[in-house]
Amino acid sequence: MERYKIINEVGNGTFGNVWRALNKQTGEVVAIKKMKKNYYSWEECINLREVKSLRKMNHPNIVKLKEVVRENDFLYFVFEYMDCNLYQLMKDRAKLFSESEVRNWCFQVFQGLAYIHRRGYFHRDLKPENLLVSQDIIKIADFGLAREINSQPPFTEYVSTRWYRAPEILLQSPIYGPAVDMWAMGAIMAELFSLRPLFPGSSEADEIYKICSVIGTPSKREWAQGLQLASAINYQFPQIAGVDLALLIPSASEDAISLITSLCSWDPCKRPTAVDALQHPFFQSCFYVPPSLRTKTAVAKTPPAVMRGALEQKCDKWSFGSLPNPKPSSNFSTVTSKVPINTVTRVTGVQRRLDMNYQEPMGSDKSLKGSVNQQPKYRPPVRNVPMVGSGVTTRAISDAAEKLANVSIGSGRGRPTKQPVFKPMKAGGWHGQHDLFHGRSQELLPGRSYSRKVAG
Ligand SMILES: Nc1ncnc2c1ncn2[C@@H]1O[C@H](COP(=O)(O)OP(=O)(O)OP(=O)(O)O)[C@@H](O)[C@H]1O
Repeated sequence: MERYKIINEVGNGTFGNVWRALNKQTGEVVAIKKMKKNYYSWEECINLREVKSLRKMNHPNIVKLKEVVRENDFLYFVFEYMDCNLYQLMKDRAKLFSESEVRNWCFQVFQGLAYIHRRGYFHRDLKPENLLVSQDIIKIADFGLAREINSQPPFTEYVSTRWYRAPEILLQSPIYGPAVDMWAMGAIMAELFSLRPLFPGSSEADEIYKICSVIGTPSKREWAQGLQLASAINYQFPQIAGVDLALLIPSASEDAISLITSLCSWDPCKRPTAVDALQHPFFQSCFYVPPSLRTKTAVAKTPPAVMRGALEQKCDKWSFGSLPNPKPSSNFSTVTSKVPINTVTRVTGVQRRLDMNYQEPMGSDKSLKGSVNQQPKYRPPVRNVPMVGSGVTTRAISDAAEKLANVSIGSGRGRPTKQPVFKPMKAGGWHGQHDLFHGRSQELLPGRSYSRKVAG
């Protein structure tokens, strides 16, 4: 790591501290994330979700992981540097963002998500802190919780940050998928318009309460499976009518409200995919969705047998398995070029480094050593807004059912007395694997009635 000169700290997440640094050889400014946990073997490092998923991603709206270095039992990720995160942009703002600013950011994030989902991953911890911005460009960061779509459920070892956590996760569904990212995007989009979180729950039970207060209690017709999930954990939804989103977010246009409403559908099957979202009228003025992405919307794969059964979701538009071949189809109208893959590992004394300049093709779980291959390179659509593109948190949800079951919330009962403040708050995340959890304390932001550290 002596090749880098540290400039200043830019972030302190649950898993690592992030610094702005200068590559002394190239003059390039980078972001270095030093993981808080020690890593005693290289194998441990390359098996990390953040490494396994990010090394397969090459998209303008996903933060680029440049290299991974293990030195003196510490693990460092070197990323391209981004100016700030979306939460930082929102927190001190008095003036609302314009609709076109929100549209341009969301369009880029959906492009990144369409790419991630199509490559067989979902992020699982989208929140404003994990969306990094440099000028007009926004990129998805922090793939610590990213999950392969075709990995075997049940997914119990972690969940996303509470305020952006999808109801199926809150209700302990052992099966969930990319639709959780779409829920999070609905909440983030609403927050971008109003500069306040849409569902700022102070506990898991309060989170569901907050959701019901906004979108109304789900009926059997709306989300039969959700009612089953709730009854499986002895949870009773509070009976609330919900509110008119247009009144709650008066600065958003009808199209924006329509998109937020469909993203924040109780039933994951009713949420649009990222590709669907890109084609929503809200993005009418955004020019281009690659045809290959558009056609993939209709692709339905049979979920693995383990995903069927009691909790079967007839959710054809969501592909539960990774697509066998990520190669863009020939009707991909932007030019695709091939880049050589040359993932390199090397040992230099105490240092072992994984260079990320080249990536291995999706779906390959080959050893990192000396793999040489070719991969179609993603080219962004031609549009007048530059596009670019990463984060994740975890928590064991072992006691959540108990918590929810014990907190029966009827209207007016159990509701926190504090009202949400009309200011953005910093969301924290749960990192339930205790060996990874470093006990960041609750941070109470001055003058705000809620902590944005929303563990639990
Ligand atoms: N590439 C980058 N460029 C600039 N800042 C970054 C970059 N990556 C991360 N940061 C900053 O550091 C913060 C923490 O990074 P990150 O989310 O990766 O860490 P973490 O430990 O996984 O956090 P979390 O608690 O959200 O899980 C981000 O919110 C962001 O402000």
